[in-house]
Amino acid sequence: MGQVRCVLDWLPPWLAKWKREAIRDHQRYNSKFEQMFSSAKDASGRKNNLASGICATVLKPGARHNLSDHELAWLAATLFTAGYETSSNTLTWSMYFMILFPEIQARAQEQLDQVVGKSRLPTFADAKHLPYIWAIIKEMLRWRPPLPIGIPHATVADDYYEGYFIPKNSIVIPNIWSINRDPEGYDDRIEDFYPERYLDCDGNLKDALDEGHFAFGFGHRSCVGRHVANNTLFVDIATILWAMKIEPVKDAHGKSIVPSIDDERTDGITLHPPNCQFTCTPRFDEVDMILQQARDDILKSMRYLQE
Ligand code: HEM
Repeated sequence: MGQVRCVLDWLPPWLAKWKREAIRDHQRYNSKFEQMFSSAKDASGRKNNLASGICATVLKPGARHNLSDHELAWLAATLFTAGYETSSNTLTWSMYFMILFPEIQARAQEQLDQVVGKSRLPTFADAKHLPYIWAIIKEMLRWRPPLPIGIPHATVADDYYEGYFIPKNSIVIPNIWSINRDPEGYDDRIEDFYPERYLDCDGNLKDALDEGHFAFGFGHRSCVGRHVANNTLFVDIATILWAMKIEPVKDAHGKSIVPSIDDERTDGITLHPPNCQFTCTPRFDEVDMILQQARDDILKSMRYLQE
């Protein structure tokens, strides 16, 4: 609030409740982040740097760049918070889309059955053979970007854009929602959820290198985690759809309950899907055993790291 309404920024904290709350929150987060980072650092030292995780990952390059523990704690926390909310939000949207568009779910599962089969989980090695999963991810991030108005930025110098004067220190809010619906950039089914827009007539991605949307922002400060995000979404969504049929719950008369897209919610800058309930049913007999095996392998490797 203080940033957007500049006059209010001059008020001292004792007159401005939001400033007192910001100072209190900063102290709270600071001690939490420093405490979490220091225990991860201790654990990492005990295990001869075998530990995985964000804190362990920033330690080595942090030393090279002379970053203090305070800076490293905030770096790890920034990566975690920026990546967690956006990625988990997109995954939640993906569950909602699968009950809203059962024919899209079925088409994705048909491709998974052809490429992966039923005796193993999908892996990153399957990525280039599963264009329909990528098309779904692109369309999810185009149609319902988790941050529809991005992150506000400030201009550092006077500027002009298409004849408009933008004075130095202006706050600029990117309208990602609208850019993702630019009639010049997309075909005439702009308001539809239509993953096929990214595919050619053979079902391959028209342009694998083009993101196809602006959900990650643009320019110098665009999302640094976009590749982690895309790859995480790929392996998560491919695994979920390989393993389960996702269906809406039914009412007492056997009618599916699918909340309207108009019931989507926002908490300020993040867009959330409507509250919905769904069932997940294994698609074939081997699913349970293969998932348990994968879980055991992960737990075993985590125990190895903790020893
Ligand atoms: C679906 C997932 C994600 C979406 C939609 C998303 C979206 C965004 C957007 C819109 C911005 C602001 C860009 C701008 O100001 O122009 C941003 C910044 C950022 N994102 Fe992501 N993000 C996602 C996942 C991640 C992940 C997984 C990480 C970390 C591993 C991450 C780390 C960051 C960081 C550190 C910034 C600040 C970059 C800067 O200011 O220079 N994001 N993200």
